[in-house]
Amino acid sequence: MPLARPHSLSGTLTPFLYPAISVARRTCRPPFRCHSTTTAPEAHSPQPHPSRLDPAADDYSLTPFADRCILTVEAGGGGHGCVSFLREKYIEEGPANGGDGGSGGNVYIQAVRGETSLHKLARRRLIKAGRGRNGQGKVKGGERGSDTVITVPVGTIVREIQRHDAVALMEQEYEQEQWKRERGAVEEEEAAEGKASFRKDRWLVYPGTIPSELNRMKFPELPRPRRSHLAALEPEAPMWLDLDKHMETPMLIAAGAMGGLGNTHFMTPFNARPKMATRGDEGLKISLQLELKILADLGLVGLPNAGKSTLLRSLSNSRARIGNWAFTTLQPNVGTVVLDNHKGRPLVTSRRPNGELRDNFTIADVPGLIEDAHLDKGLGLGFLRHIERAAVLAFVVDLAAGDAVSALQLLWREVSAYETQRGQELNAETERRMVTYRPAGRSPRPHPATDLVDSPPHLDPSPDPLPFLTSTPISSKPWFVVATKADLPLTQPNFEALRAYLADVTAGSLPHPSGRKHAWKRNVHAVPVSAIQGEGVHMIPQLVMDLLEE
Ligand SMILES: Nc1nc2c(ncn2[C@@H]2O[C@H](COP(=O)(O)OP(=O)(O)OP(=O)(O)O)[C@@H](O)[C@H]2O)c(=O)[nH]1
Ligand SMILES: [Mg+2]
Repeated sequence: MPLARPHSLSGTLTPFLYPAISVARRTCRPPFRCHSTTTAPEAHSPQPHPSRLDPAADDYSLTPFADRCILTVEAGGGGHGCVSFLREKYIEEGPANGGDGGSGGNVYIQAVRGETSLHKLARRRLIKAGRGRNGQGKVKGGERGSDTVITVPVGTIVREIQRHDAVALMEQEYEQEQWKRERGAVEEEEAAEGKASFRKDRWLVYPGTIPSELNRMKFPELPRPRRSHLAALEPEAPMWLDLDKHMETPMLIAAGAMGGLGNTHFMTPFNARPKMATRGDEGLKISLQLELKILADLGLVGLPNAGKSTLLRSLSNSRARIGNWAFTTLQPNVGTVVLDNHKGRPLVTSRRPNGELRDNFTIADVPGLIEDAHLDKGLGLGFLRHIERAAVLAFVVDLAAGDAVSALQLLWREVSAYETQRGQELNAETERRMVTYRPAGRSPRPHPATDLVDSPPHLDPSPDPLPFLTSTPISSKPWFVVATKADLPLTQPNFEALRAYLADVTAGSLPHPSGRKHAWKRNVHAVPVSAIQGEGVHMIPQLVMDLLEE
């Protein structure tokens, strides 16, 4: 059932806006119950208490927040194989019975709804899964290493920076060895030396083996390096994950390494008591860059001190900090507006793109933008990426702080410059991923024969085209303007000018403030509000719902 609007939106666009606000205050009970994601719902007062909207400078709640971090994840190494022999009554020198080492633990990643920040991961830096336990006598295999799950907020982008895959290097070495062997080179070498070499990094020998004995021992050919079957489930390298949905089950990013082989594997008809076992493999190590882009439905964009945080407080139960100075807000705040009739029944039958019934929407309040924010002035650039992901944008302009139209144009200039910059970054990133990156192991390997001769490095494009990095251009998102501080005197002419400007933009007689051709300008609304008194803000939820359906 569509929501009966408390006041039609066209009502807010009449020339008598300011009287309309005070009428709304007396007669209208907004049907939206508001509560934030972090605090308990307040008593169901239709209008928030004014003191909540004009709090003391120290009346706020601040949670630790980080939206970027670099992390190294390491899958568990394998346990070593065991060198042991059967020893029983009357069997003094029994055959080999050393068990294999356990495989290492896996590293998983999971995006969950409750998380809001990456600060905990930023502090950890290195996340390791458990190492497999060593094998034991009586053919007992070692225990598996424990798995690790990294939980991140929904909206996190994971990029691979570097990877160290010891098994891939071993595979490469093994293939080269095989190739040499086929050509008889190794046999000649071995014949000359009389034995296969002992490699400390690959073999374990019976404790107490003295060096002279070690020199006499003949080591078998090194077994082919193995990978866990789970490795097939790892994402294609170089990893680039966009975790924009809540995940019910974790996703594997690094499978644990295999354990070493016990000495039973090296028994031959001529040698039932081999004195060697292999060491467990080293776990896969990947350096990742995590970046959180808040996935809010509505993003607030405004100059410092425009009243964004007050607006967020008036719409939700957020306790964002408010102060009469620039840069009060230093980190993004997210509030949730719940749309129901106080009994849990939805008043708006709006659906999310995935078909879920929408009973709330989220608002992200980010630090204010200043002129040249796209050149990293102020705090703007770091936080512009949060609004990049919002479905709808609300440009918050202060009617009491000079010409509202110029303020709006300045904001759009910054947003548009950021959009251009992002477009260039995406192109460069795509190019880099298409051509140069070839991590060891996961991409098709060159033939060992060609590797031996000095061949130029392989920079040919990878055979499977990598998915393009996409992001909806900011200028094509639906937007509207919230004109705040409408309670202050002499702000009405400023609002009239803003409304006339937006009407011209919608009609096409004036260009879109971003200067872009295909920018969204279907029906740009301007909503006058006095957030500090909670007046006029009840128009916003309905407008947002309409725009979310665009
Ligand atoms: N009169 C009046 N004052 C308001 C209104 N909205 C906000 N203010 C005041 O404007 C000042 C700035 O408000 P904030 O909500 O902190 O502004 P902001 O845009 O979040 O500022 P930054 O976080 O610094 O970017 C505060 O002193 C508020 O009390 C309003 O509707 N009317
Ligand atoms: Mg603020």
